[in-house]
Amino acid sequence: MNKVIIKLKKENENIKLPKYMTEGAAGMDVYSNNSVPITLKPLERALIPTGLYLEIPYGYEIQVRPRSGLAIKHGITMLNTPGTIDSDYRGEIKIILINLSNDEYIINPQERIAQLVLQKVYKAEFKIVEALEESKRNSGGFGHTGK
Ligand SMILES: O=c1ccn([C@H]2C[C@H](O)[C@@H](COP(=O)(O)OP(=O)(O)OP(=O)(O)O)O2)c(=O)[nH]1
Repeated sequence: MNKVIIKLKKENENIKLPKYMTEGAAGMDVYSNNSVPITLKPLERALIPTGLYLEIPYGYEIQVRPRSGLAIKHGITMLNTPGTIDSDYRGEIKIILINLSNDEYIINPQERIAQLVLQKVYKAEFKIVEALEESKRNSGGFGHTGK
């Protein structure tokens, strides 16, 4: 197996590194790094800093996904899930959280707010054609087979 090295810079001492990240599997929890608590009112969203910076090798991306516990217990999820961290991005990873509950939620510093998943990126080219090959489904979709 090829060794993949992800360079990591942290401004958040609380970041806990897993031994390794496996492609497609839950890899690493992300912690909030806000200096003061951030209150999210119902339907409010906020960009939460993490103090985490990555240099992902070309040919890979990292997806940011919400945590199910925050979602079921507090209605807190990511607005843009899955977020994409491009391999050429060198800025701080930030998490867009939204409160979909009817109650206020306070995001404290050093809370686990999301998770990172490593993915391979495939390069595909487009080929312009006049017609697409027929299939059993053809244009059927959006529930055309019933409930
Ligand atoms: O949840 C996210 C999503 C993105 N990013 C960072 C990494 C990513 O590489 C960069 C750009 O993300 P995206 O391509 O989703 O943003 P965009 O809205 O298309 O903006 P841009 O024009 O900067 O590409 O922002 C995050 O920190 N968190």
